[in-house]
Amino acid sequence: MDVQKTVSQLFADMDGAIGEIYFVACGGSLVDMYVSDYVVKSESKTLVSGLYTANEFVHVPPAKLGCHSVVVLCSHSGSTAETVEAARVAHRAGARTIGLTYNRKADLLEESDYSFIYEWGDEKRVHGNPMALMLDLTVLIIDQAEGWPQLPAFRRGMDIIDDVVGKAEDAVVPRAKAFAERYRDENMFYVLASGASYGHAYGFAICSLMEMQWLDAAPIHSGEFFHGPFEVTDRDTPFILVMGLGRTRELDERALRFLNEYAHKVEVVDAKELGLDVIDDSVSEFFNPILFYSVLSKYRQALSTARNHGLDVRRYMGKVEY
Ligand SMILES: O=P(O)(O)OC[C@H]1O[C@](O)(CO)[C@@H](O)[C@@H]1O
Repeated sequence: MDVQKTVSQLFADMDGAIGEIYFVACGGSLVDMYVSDYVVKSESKTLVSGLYTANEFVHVPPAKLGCHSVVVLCSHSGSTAETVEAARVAHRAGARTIGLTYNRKADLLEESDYSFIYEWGDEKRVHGNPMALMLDLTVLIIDQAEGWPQLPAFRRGMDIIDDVVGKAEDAVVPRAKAFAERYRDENMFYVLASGASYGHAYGFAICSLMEMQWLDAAPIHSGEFFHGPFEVTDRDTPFILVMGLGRTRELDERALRFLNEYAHKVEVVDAKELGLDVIDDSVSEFFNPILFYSVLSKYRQALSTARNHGLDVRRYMGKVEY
């Protein structure tokens, strides 16, 4: 389904009265929504936004959930039970649901008023991936609700993001290999980021390192680092600092200054150095996570190869009751 057409249809169906947008999913699909929630919170003067792991939305739906709410749900498999149940909760409250999935036969589609079956697998063509689709959808909703002056710059960014990501991916392949060789025997990683990129610190920790490599990991917001977590810093503890462009870059730079002084094992993944700064400053921060997803995928692949631990190996998921 076409994003612009969906947004126009949504506004027509809701008589333009959209008050809230909720983003609801689990795991990697939730990570993909982080930037959209961030955009609504940082850009919209009229819309309220919420980001929920699906089971929490089911058990504690927002008090405002109702006929002025749009609930965006994403499930790669399309059948994660709590995400499908969250869509039912949204419907029962009178909200409109937008479902995104890779699976044409997804259960989620039955509970979606509007749906997108997205492409997957080609990390160099990020346009059609769920994160970019939801971001596009979100900025168009903001623009239609109240006007968003940065929309032309955002569109220009979307036009060149595939190229930026492709070059960045090629640039990090040797670095990712060197990282994997150096850190293959480590058991614990802290992953730092801020702003629109924080979702990928969370995602890299919980999905790439914990789920796919069975390694201990924790995400830390670069701003929060100085309010507790930095006390663990020493020369033996590995940190991955995901440095974005935009308004919160200063937070990441502060973390870098500290780590350069007191840590020894620090891997920096910097959007600026990877070429994202060709996108207009007014919108580049919203593209950080799109770049980081593809670039960090190279890191996890390299680690998987160096550790001889396949990315798809699971102990519990799909094997036991939970
Ligand atoms: O996107 P889906 O298919 O709903 O799956 C969510 C699941 O997928 C993962 O993101 C990745 O396997 C898990 O963390 C989570 O349980």
